[in-house]
Amino acid sequence: MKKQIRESIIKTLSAMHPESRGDQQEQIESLLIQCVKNQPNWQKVGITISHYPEIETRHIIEKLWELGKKVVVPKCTHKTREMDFYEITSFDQLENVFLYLQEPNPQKTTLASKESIDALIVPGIAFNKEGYRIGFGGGYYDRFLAGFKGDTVSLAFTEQLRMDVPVEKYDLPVDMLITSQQVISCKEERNNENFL
Ligand SMILES: Nc1nc2c(c(=O)[nH]1)N(C=O)[C@@H](CNc1ccc(C(=O)N[C@@H](CCC(=O)O)C(=O)O)cc1)CN2
Ligand SMILES: Nc1ncnc2c1ncn2[C@@H]1O[C@H](COP(=O)(O)OP(=O)(O)OP(=O)(O)O)[C@@H](O)[C@H]1O
Repeated sequence: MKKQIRESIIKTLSAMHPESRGDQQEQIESLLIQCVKNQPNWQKVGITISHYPEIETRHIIEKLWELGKKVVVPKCTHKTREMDFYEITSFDQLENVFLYLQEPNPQKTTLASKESIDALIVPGIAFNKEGYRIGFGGGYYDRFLAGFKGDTVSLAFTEQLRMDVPVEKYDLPVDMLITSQQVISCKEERNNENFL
């Protein structure tokens, strides 16, 4: 089920018209930046380095730097499926690792503790309004979110919103979802409609 939704959305995202993609990207960025400006307590923000067809994050990272925010990005440990976040101040501190992933070079960056991260932008392939998500299937974020106390936000093209995201044992929802059209408070959505 998750695998099928994953594959179908990746296909849809790859087939998006560049213009619609560009428009949505711009709207999502501007809603996110507005949010960041309204959250002075978000001093340290965790975010991934995107890979097409994900929402582009490099421009977002530059804007975060401009706003004086600290930007931390994850490095994965394949064996334990855990992530550590390192602060980057330049894209030169990244290195290519396996698959498509760009990760911080630990020799050029500083480790940030989980407790020090104020907000996390959580990647994903499909989301529902309640904030439940399907990721790439590594379980990295589900593991990291267990015990994470900061705020969580996901960014989604409208093509990534689905009613039928299955919720499994370890799945943890995000607090907020930003699409090209709106900022959704997932917490409120979960309280509404007798969502269990
Ligand atoms: N841009 C970006 N970076 C990200 C994520 C993301 O979704 N997007 N992640 C979000 O979590 C983490 C990495 N997620 C990963 C998920 C799976 C595998 C992986 O190794 N998967 C399979 C091989 C691929 C396959 O199944 O076809 C494997 O386990 O061998 C690696 C990293 C951290 N960085
Ligand atoms: N907190 C956890 N502890 C142990 N196993 C976990 C935990 N979270 C997820 N898993 C396991 O990891 C695997 C992948 O999980 P899942 O399919 O939910 O990943 P995903 O949400 O698509 O990916 P990601 O979280 O990396 O974005 C599953 O087998 C799941 O049971």
